Amino acid sequence: MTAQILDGKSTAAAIKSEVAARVEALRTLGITPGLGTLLVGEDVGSQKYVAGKHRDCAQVGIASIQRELPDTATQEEIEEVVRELNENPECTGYIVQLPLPKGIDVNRVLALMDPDKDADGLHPTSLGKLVLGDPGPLPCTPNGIIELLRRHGVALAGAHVVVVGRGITVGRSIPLLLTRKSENATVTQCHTGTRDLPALLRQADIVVAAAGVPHLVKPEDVKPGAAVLDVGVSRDENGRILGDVHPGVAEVAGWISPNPGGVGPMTRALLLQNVIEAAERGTAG
Ligand SMILES: Nc1nc2c(c(=O)[nH]1)N[C@@H](CN(C=O)c1ccc(C(=O)N[C@@H](CCC(=O)O)C(=O)O)cc1)CN2
Repeated sequence: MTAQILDGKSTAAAIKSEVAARVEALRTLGITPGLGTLLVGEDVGSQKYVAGKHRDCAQVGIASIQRELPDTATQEEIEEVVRELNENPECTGYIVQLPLPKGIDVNRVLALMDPDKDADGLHPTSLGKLVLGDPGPLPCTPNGIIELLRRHGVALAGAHVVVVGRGITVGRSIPLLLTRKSENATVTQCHTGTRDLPALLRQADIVVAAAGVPHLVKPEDVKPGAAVLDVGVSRDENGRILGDVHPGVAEVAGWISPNPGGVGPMTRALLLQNVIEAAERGTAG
């Protein structure tokens, strides 16, 4: 078997054209949505991701507000920029690019953001709304994964999804999205304390690999025909991406997301959608 591709690039392109139409509609109301980003430090991956987000903004007509600090920035300096973005009327939604340098209290930074401008769905209020089932911005990567599956016709209802990882941007929240009534999946969450990961992976109809461990998911651990989403990003000595999924899995799985070209572009597209929805909410009532 050779897996069918869960094509993040073309799916993200489709979402971006939908977003562009919504930006145009907001313009007729005199509103120009603007995405703010705060990047702290010189991590090459984070720089690439932030650059990609602003490239996307230019494509769909969203204004860009970019803030950068060196990796020596203090908690207070970071929080000062967050306060400025909260007040900046040109910035209708923003993100703090993660990870932040060691020693910075990430939760304190996220909690300081104006929840009405949270474009990442990572503010405690947004995560609380997700738990309660209230509308609000959803975390971009989990939402992107669900959208990628939906737009390729991979059924979630009744599926057993095994999530590997418990990080703040994906693993922690994706079970909350997958177990909503609208998705109706059953989730097993695995992490470094899981006793027999291969045994659990072999039961999965869908695998979400978000551990950041190169080639953790091996062909012999995957049920034939399963859908496998490769979210983890490690880099080799030449800076090339090594995903969490061994390349041989493509011979066993029914569906596979390439990495790059799978979940990454979807994360960016769903971020744009969050920015537009925040701006649209601002026009309601
Ligand atoms: N504030 C946030 N920080 C981080 C998030 C997040 O959702 N919010 N997620 C990840 C990184 N991420 C988003 O910022 C992200 C990852 C990957 C891509 C992407 O487009 N990847 C390309 C490849 C790019 C390359 O060559 O390296 C692809 O997969 O095709 C975009 C965004 C951690 N931080």
